[in-house]
Amino acid sequence: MLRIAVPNKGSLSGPAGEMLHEAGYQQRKASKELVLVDPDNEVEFFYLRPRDIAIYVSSGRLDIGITGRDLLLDSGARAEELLPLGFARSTFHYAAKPGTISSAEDLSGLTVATSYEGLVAKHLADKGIDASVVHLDGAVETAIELGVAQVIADVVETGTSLRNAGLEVVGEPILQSEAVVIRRTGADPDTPKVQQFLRRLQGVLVARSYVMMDYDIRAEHLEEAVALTPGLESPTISPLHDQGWVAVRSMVRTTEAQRIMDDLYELGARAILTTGIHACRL
Ligand SMILES: Nc1ncnc2c1ncn2[C@@H]1O[C@H](COP(=O)(O)OP(=O)(O)OP(=O)(O)O)[C@@H](O)[C@H]1O
Ligand SMILES: O=P(O)(O)OC[C@H]1O[C@H](OP(=O)(O)OP(=O)(O)O)[C@H](O)[C@@H]1O
Ligand SMILES: [Mg+2]
Repeated sequence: MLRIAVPNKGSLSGPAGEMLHEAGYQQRKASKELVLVDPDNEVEFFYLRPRDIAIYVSSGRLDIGITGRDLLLDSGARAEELLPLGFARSTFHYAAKPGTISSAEDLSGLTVATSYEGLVAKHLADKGIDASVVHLDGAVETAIELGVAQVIADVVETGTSLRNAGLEVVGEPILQSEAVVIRRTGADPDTPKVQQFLRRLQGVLVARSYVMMDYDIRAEHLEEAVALTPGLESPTISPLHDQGWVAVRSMVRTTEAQRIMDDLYELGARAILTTGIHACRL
């Protein structure tokens, strides 16, 4: 049985469960379930606090886990990224009252409040900045108003929380984060069960970001059309009963599909269709 750590709460939990479900795994029905065995797929899911996942995985008790890159680095655990998953995207920033600080170098002698003490302490040490760090569990934006710190370091997504607290980001981002699959540093990279798990998730990522496009085009315009829809490997070309026409089938990025359909139409393509991809293995 492959033993997998999954976030049980917070921003990572819902999207991680959805992705695993799309990849064909059973998922828990109630948010209080802590362990779920999926015998058909020979995996066991452990629903753990996102912050603890890297620690469990680094201990070797669990084979792999889903967590945030920022949480992985903050933990300092001996675990490494295998696959970025594209959700819970955020940026980690210093922030302060407007006009007080203009760069990370100005933090010297100040106090930084954060839930990511490990990450911040390392960033300050790497830059040779001598600042104090105070750990808070959450809602750190309020720490400046209440006088606990002059600066915070926190996750920023839309920036709404910072704006509402009358704060602005300071300096360059410390880190770009997203959900990632992790395993213990130095674990065997070729375990077939782990490879199969990663292929399934990669299949979900591709299915989410590509559509299948079909169209008919006169043979003399085929090369120009194929240049617009080169596909991942190479498009499938089939003859049509009507002499001089061919049918083309190719995967295109969902975000580019409408523009490509416009360009194909201009080129003389007709019966241009896109269909969603439910699942795939590349
Ligand atoms: N508003 C957000 N948008 C995108 N990602 C976020 C957001 N808030 C937190 N994250 C990401 O979620 C992970 C944090 O997990 P955590 O469970 O602490 O999330 P949370 O939503 O802050 O939960 P909690 O309710 O415990 O504060 C990190 O990887 C972080 O970058
Ligand atoms: O830029 P935004 O879109 O506003 O998102 C960022 C906010 O979201 C998270 O807070 P959360 O709701 O998890 O509360 P917490 O601070 O208590 O963790 C994070 O800690 C920021 O406060
Ligand atoms: Mg939070």
